[in-house]
Amino acid sequence: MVLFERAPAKINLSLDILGKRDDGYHEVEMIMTTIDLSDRIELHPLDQDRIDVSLESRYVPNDERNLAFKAAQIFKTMYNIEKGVHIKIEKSIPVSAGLGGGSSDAAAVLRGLNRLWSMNIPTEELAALGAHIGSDVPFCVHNSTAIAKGRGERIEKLPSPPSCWVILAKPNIGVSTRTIFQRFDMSCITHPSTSEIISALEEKNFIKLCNNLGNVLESVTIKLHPEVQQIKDRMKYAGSAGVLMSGSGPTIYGLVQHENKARRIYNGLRGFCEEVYIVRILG
Ligand SMILES: C[C@@](CO)(OP(=O)(O)O)[C@H](O)COP(=O)(O)OP(=O)(O)OC[C@H]1O[C@@H](n2ccc(N)nc2=O)[C@H](O)[C@@H]1O
Ligand SMILES: Nc1ncnc2c1ncn2[C@@H]1O[C@H](COP(=O)(O)OP(=O)(O)O)[C@@H](O)[C@H]1O
Repeated sequence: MVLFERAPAKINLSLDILGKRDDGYHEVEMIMTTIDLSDRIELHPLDQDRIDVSLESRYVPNDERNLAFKAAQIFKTMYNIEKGVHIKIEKSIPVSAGLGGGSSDAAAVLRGLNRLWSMNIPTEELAALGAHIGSDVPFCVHNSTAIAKGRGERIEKLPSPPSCWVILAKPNIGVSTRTIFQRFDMSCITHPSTSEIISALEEKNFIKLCNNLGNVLESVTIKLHPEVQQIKDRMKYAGSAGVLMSGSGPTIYGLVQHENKARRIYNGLRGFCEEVYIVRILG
């Protein structure tokens, strides 16, 4: 039996940093939601006890460094499973973009192996296992709209955003999450209003949501890559109601309510930026 799992990308509606921790990570508070831009994961059972990964990407390794491989390895070790699997990954989510593609692939493997090997492990337990792979994996295991706390692994679900369109524009650069966190300076920070975003979600208030989007890593990434600011300006000028960088970047997204407007912004940005997408929120 071959099993399929969808691995959707996420965007940050907010990203706040509350402090630096002794373990080198940052204490964060961030609201994320899932969007309709997904990698496709196929899980093929193998007769031998081993993990194979195959994918076509210049930017992603197909060995034990792949987060999908790590997910299968940790799943097998944790539950003493002496079976093998071939993981085929079809990547659609841009890599090192701030959209959590690798984390989502890992989360999809955890969900998929749970089904493939009929383990019936509760989602909470899978999410806790995912935290050993990366800070964003627990969110991706749940695949919803949520606030993530701690280093990102403590998840509390929130209502999904009001129905809207998302235009994504990724400049032709990859950003290292680690580098951006390292360059972040706690002394010059304007915290986003997390509570206002939560109430906007509860009220399904699109304008309030757009007015309160905020990401403290945005200025760090823009300082390193000024073209991110140019894309942000274009996205705003074209008429997006809310504009923000997702995660550590460099992808900028814009939110709009109506499809016609979304298509106009998408077409306008395509002349300016190589990788542009138009998607809906799944959250
Ligand atoms: C910034 C965010 C926001 O969603 O996403 P991306 O930009 O990667 O999409 C995440 O926190 C990224 O999570 P993830 O990509 O899983 O990061 P990890 O592998 O756990 O950590 C990579 C590196 O980032 C730094 N890091 C990460 C999370 C955190 N709370 N504090 C940190 O300082 C650490 O230096 C760590 O070594
Ligand atoms: N399955 C995977 N998909 C994408 N990137 C992966 C994967 N496995 C490992 N990586 C590595 O993880 C790093 C971050 O990739 P990605 O998850 O796309 O970034 P981001 O979280 O910023 O969106 C890259 O260096 C990439 O090579």
